[in-house]
Amino acid sequence: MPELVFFSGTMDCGKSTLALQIEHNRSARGLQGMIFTRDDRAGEGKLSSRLGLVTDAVEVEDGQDLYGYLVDHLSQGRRADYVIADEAQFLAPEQIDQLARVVDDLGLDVYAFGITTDFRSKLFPGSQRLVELADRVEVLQVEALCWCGARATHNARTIGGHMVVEGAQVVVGDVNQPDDIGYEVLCRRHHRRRMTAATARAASLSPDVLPVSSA
Ligand SMILES: Nc1ncnc2c1ncn2[C@@H]1O[C@H](COP(=O)(O)OP(=O)(O)O)[C@@H](O)[C@H]1O
Ligand SMILES: Cc1cn([C@H]2C[C@H](O)[C@@H](COP(=O)(O)O)O2)c(=O)[nH]c1=O
Repeated sequence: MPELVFFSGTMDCGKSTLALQIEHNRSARGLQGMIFTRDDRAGEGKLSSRLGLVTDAVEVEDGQDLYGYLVDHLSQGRRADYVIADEAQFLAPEQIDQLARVVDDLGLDVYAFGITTDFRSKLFPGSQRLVELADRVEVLQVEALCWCGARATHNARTIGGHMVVEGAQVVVGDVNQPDDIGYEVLCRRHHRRRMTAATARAASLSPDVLPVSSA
């Protein structure tokens, strides 16, 4: 039975790497994938992983009908044996419904990859729809870690290393951007306390928390 699978995890846990591996394994057996993405850091029409691999993809536009796109593609006599959708959190809920229809009416497997929640730990609308519709939600096995060593479950947006909670839901960016706007993955405890690696380091150096000298 074809399936809609949502591979989910924090930023930097290997989602795009897995998408590229699925693509590689299937294309090595002569299958042809339709790869969708939106707002990848590597630029328009790219699906990229931090491990350095990159492949071409169809850049999804606002309002684009993904089911219609595949029907047109197939009716031109072109092939698509399965579908990959990376950065799926950026897709509109209607586009997720269209991907579900691709599974049900065209009989293709659809593998969607994305983060579930934003920097305020609120669901992205596209991810919410994926959780609602997917046959399976798979949490990636490679754990991204919080600075404290616990499993990272939340995405923080940072400016100069400090966690912010105001701003637009979508700001394309990367982890390890200490001087700029960036992201850091945290455990829930430290996300709630807005404690990033930089804030924790500063706190541990603060005279307030240094042991009181007996001299
Ligand atoms: N220099 C490196 N050496 C080994 N693994 C790395 C390196 N840089 C990144 N990675 C791995 O790549 C993962 C990020 O992969 P990526 O597919 O870009 O993540 P995602 O799509 O989930 O944001 C990291 O979790 C880490 O395991
Ligand atoms: C938390 C959060 C993330 N984003 C952006 C930042 C990146 O461009 C992508 C996630 O990509 P990754 O391959 O999973 O690292 O999402 C955002 O726009 N808003 C957010 O709140």
